[in-house]
Amino acid sequence: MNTHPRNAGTGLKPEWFEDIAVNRTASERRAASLATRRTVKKEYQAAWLVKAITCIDLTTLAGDDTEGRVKRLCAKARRPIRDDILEALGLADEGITTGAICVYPTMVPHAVKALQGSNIPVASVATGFPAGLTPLPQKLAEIRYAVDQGAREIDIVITREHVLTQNWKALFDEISAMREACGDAHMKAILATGDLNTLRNVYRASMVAMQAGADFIKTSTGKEDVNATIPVSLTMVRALRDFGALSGQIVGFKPAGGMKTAKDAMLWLILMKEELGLPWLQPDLFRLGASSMLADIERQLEHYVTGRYAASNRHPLA
Ligand SMILES: O=C[C@H](O)COP(=O)(O)O
Repeated sequence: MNTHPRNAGTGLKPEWFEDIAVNRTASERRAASLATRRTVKKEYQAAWLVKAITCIDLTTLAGDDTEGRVKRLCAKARRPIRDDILEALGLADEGITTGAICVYPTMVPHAVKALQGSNIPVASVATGFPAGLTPLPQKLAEIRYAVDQGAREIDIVITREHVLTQNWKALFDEISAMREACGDAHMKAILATGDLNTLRNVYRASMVAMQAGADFIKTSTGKEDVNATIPVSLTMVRALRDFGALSGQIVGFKPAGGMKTAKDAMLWLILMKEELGLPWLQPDLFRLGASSMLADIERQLEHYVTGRYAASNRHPLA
């Protein structure tokens, strides 16, 4: 996936985040202005939506997941846009796929099998997803299991208690151990920001995760009461930018959870472009974690091509 060096981490440096204040009102104002700053029309919008598809971690994380469901999802990842729409867009030969598939550890072998012959990576959640309250040795074993089964990306969850009690050393040590267990697999650190109470905590947890070597920071599991929001994402990308300036390391960003529409996708793409610039509009540095956003994007692309909206049951998956 990545074309640049991985984040090597920096060691724990509380001085980079302890005195930081995040102004919630200003973050909310900036978040609201993003939606109005840039309107992207017609062919540009279609191009941005195709870009969004290439950045989706197409996800299924349900208790009733089966090999059959994972196979269907993988087929959609290989061919996320219907052939006739793709042809009308002039993209038939571009090999458009989603950024990755994201599943539970026991579903990894099914996904690897279904994606054989493609270059679509399988991402696995691990470490007692979603609550992250299993003992550390079992969390690390779960990472190793998923990697052994062929996962090339691991989405870990942090222990929220370490953030809520400001125990940065415990948080750093935990994430560093997870990073080591990942080996060559890229690690996304899920902060579960809906559980962290303040934007200041979100900033601090982002910094610690990056200092511990996270290749991506990710907002949410999709299972918290509040998942990806723009003010939280803004706080995280600002931390990411500050970390880059202080360390020279490059880290990716993954909003996840509750994003369902093409409009959501556009909003997050605009956020990335405005805050971080074009390199963060590529799948090696940006992913949209979503189980049910692709259908609306495909529907909007069909509308662009035909001038009509299809019934949503014509785009039944994802
Ligand atoms: O990591 C991805 C999320 O779990 C997906 O959440 P969602 O089902 O709300 O799209």
